[in-house]
Amino acid sequence: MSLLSLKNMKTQIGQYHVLHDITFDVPEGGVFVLLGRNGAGKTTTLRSIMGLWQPQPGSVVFKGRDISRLATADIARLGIAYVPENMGTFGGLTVQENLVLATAGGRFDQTRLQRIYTLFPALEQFWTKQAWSLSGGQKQMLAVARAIIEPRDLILIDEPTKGLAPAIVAAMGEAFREIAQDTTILLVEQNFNFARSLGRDMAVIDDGRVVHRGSMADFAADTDLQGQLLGLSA
Ligand SMILES: Nc1ncnc2c1ncn2[C@@H]1O[C@H](COP(=O)(O)OP(=O)(O)OP(=O)(O)O)[C@@H](O)[C@H]1O
Repeated sequence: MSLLSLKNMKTQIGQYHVLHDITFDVPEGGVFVLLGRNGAGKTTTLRSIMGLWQPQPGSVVFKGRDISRLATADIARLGIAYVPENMGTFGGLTVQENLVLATAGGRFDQTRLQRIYTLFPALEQFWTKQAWSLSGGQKQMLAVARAIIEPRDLILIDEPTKGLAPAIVAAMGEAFREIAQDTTILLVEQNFNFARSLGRDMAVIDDGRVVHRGSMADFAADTDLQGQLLGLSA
């Protein structure tokens, strides 16, 4: 059974039909990558899974249960975290306060906290600094840390490498590889090299529809298909 299964998901925002037919399965474990050109509908797909847009009709099945009519807080409680493109951190709060707010009961599980320090040493170093004063990469690390401060089965991450320097992107990749050992990641990414280095399975969205699904290894080997679906040149 897949961890997450989207079937014929359609989402309308106001008068706009943004998603027309989103159908794909995310298996448990590893990194699943969602690719597509700008405006294809990737962010809307993540927001629809999270209940921030209500998809209708179609189904969103998570661990065997249809979550497409649940409120966002209930979806989060079932074990899905969302790291939006704008990261969703609180600039006026410290690193510590940002993380406390992301815990379920206001207390840290020390084992999880240690893991976060190991993954992202900068967060321990800047523990008492306000989030606005962090670099772009450190803010992204804080956003991901908020998502894993409680046990999760699935994390939705939207374009985490946007605007980051290559060394930070590499560190982020290492962290994701480690996180994906016990948490499935659904990653939206424009940086194809980053996506290719992490992804096991993938799908491409175009104009609100899934136009390709398969293994990342096969897609990475097919430069014609990449050109056709993403406009990438060999
Ligand atoms: N709140 C909104 N109101 C109206 N249209 C929207 C809204 N949010 C997104 N859209 C439209 O839906 C389409 C898909 O947007 P979405 O952000 O999901 O694409 P994306 O694939 O994530 O693109 P990008 O890579 O540029 O972030 C776009 O045409 C966008 O203009």
